[in-house]
Amino acid sequence: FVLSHVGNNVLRKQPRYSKRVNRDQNGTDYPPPCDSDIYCYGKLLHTVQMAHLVQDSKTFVDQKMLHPPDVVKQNFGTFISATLGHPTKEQTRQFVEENFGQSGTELESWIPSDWTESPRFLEGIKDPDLRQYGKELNDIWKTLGRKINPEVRDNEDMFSLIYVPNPVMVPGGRFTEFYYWDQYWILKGLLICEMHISVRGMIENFLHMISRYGYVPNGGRIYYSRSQPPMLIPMVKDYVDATGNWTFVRTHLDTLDKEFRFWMTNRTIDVLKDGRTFRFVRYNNELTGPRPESYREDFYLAETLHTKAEKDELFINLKSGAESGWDFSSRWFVSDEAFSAGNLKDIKARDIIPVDLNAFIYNNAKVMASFHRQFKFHESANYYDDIASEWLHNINSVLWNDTRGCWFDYDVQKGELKTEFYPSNIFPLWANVTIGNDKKYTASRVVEYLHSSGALRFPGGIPTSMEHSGEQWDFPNGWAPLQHLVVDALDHAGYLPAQFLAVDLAERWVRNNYRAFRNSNNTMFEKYDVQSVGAPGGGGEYEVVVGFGWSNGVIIDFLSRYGEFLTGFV
Ligand SMILES: OC[C@H]1O[C@H](O[C@H]2O[C@H](CO)[C@@H](O)[C@H](O)[C@H]2O)[C@H](O)[C@@H](O)[C@@H]1O
Repeated sequence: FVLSHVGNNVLRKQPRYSKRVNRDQNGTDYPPPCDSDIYCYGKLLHTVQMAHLVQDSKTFVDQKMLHPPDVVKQNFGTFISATLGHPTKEQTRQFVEENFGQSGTELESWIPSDWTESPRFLEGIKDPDLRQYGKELNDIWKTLGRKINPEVRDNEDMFSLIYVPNPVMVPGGRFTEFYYWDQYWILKGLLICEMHISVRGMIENFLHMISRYGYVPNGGRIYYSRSQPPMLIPMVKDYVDATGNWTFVRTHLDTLDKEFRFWMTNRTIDVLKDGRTFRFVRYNNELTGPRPESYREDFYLAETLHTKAEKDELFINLKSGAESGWDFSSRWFVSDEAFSAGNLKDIKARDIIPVDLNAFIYNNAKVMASFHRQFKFHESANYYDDIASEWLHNINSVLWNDTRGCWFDYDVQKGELKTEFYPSNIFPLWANVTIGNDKKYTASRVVEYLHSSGALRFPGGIPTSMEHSGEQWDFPNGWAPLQHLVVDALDHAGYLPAQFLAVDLAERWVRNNYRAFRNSNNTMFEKYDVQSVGAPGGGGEYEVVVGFGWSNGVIIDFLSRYGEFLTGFV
């Protein structure tokens, strides 16, 4: 097996990105987000998106074509000539209506065959109102399941939707397709609700994506040609922990190697500090043009810049920010004024070494080592262990600040840490990164840091940052995946004050979600306001979305973990 394609030598020979690559001031020609000159770039896309027919730019790029692409392009040519290159809004609307159908018809509702009415975790919830809440969350899975219509498989070029063989769980609302990192928390919820067959199918979809594209895309549309936080390997770990199905792991080990290799090949960067070189991963999507699903927003932002090189750099950074899953956040802003001050036009996502992504890679290397060792592939297991050791060393050498007692993102251009609060600062603890090989000591420093950061002051959970930027991944929003990784990190830290804090934070989050649910005719939101208890979050480039996959998964996990302690929820 293995060393033929994941061995040290092969991987180490892969090209590494340097911060100087493709920074040609005259403007390098970067490719567009995908090959489709209807959905990803070109005059048709520009004309329709800039006509502002609907509020949400994602609506158009999700619509299927009513005719084959060549016919649609021919019709567009005729339409542009007939309108002398300046169609009115109503003419453009008519062109769209004649050539594109409503979005959503390519997906059918799907009720998982392994869905059950009363999964066992409900029995462990003491509070009757919370138990009822858990039951209603389990019901919501039936509304988020989708099966892709075979017409997508048979006529792929007429859709932006990517065909996958097994049904999916969507986040909800405008997000009618699968999303990469969302699925980690969705699968946690499904496993607790005992839907093992469905989970296996959804993991297989992602493996299928890797075989086809070499990576798991941000979401299930052709315009999402970037990845998202690499959580597939932890998904497989959760699945095998729940089912003991090692045959599945053995069958797909090569594909998981490939997923790991994608990040090592395409997303690494060397950082020079005190005369030494440290290897890290970063988010970096070197494709130009506006994001098709937010075309108008990106286009207007770029209009404030002058040169092609500046615009390319902005477009790349916007897509790199989207790849982080934190789209968008002051976390990625770098301006000359002060740390994180500025706005979206100051986005420099690919110049930041993200502490969370590097913690995920460390964790993935450890999990991959354990998978390989399970099958006695000792050489390849050692290879992954070597990567894990390298990442442990680099994370602690460059990202740890001993005075503050935590890890931080690193700004490559300024050569310094970004010391603002973000929950992601503590994710190395989640990945079992320790300082001085002492887990308890590490946890105690992180707990002190959380207290001193001011992030524990809020009744509704941990804020995404302390910055009121108006972006959705900032104050006062709290997001389910961040609450979960913080709670999980503290819970398994082997240090009692951390475990108490974990229960406290989980309770705040459950209370916030529960109250909002009852206040809103039983709705789960994609994000919440942590300043109060019972209100959804806001900000960013689209209206708050309901559904909602990862919010459900995280509450189910917290109810299953702490259901015997949580009371007083009437
Ligand atoms: O359309 C704008 C952006 O929407 C997505 O991002 C947000 O929703 C995702 C699904 O819940 C979530 O994974 C992401 O963290 C959110 O910021 C999409 O992922 C972006 O790529 C897209 O530009």
